[in-house]
Amino acid sequence: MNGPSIPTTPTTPPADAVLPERSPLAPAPGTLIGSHYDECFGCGPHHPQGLQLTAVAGEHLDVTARFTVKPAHQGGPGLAHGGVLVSALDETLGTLNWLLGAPAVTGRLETDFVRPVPVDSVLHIHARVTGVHGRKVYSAAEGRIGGPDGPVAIRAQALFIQVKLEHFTTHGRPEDVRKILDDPDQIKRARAFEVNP
Ligand SMILES: CCCCCCCCCCCCCC(=O)SCCNC(=O)CCNC(=O)[C@H](O)C(C)(C)COP(=O)(O)OP(=O)(O)OC[C@H]1O[C@@H](n2cnc3c(N)ncnc32)[C@H](O)[C@@H]1OP(=O)(O)O
Repeated sequence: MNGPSIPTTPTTPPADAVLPERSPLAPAPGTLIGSHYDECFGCGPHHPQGLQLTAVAGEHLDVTARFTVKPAHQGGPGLAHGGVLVSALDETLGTLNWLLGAPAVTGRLETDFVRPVPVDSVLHIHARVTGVHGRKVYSAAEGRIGGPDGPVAIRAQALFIQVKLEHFTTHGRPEDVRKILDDPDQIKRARAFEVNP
């Protein structure tokens, strides 16, 4: 009798997925991709307990990002909480959608924790789009410690689903949505709703 079959993971792009060109709106390679929303736990620069993650656009459909693990991010003593590391990869993978020029939210995120990450470490993350199929964006990321070429500490594969602006205005807490819609800074307004804060 054969053993149990191993299902193809839903984060693996199907054979007819494509790798599109970068969007004309994509930030130039080497450019810092700014925070999409000041209050974002992942990238908001003033969020006191947030990750304050910074990401830079790559040459292709890829980004690099850095996240410094702070004492507020501990799980075990002196070690990063696994869920916080997942958040850092989720945020970086989400940033890939700037390169495609279409808002998207995480549908599925699969993670392998390969080695523990001490507080004060810098997690060097590289993420890339692995395929696009209709509204589905497939991507993968890895986070290394000790430098951009250091050992891999965490890996992830994800499936993002492209959504319309209404996704955010319909589901967000009304006072937060209103605050952004009333912000006179149009750029801030547009960016906040391009992703799910
Ligand atoms: C301009 C760009 C800006 C970018 C800025 C980046 C900044 C970075 C910030 C990032 C911050 C970090 C990012 C965050 O943290 S985003 C926050 C976390 N994510 C969410 O809150 C999303 C919650 N979920 C939903 O809203 C809906 O379920 C969505 C919108 C995802 C789909 O509901 P919708 O009604 O719209 O679509 P559908 O149900 O017809 O599905 C469509 C297709 O997708 C397939 N499917 C769906 N779900 C899954 C699943 N779980 N596994 C496998 N497959 C799944 C489904 O089978 C179907 O396939 P097919 O039948 O077509 O083959």
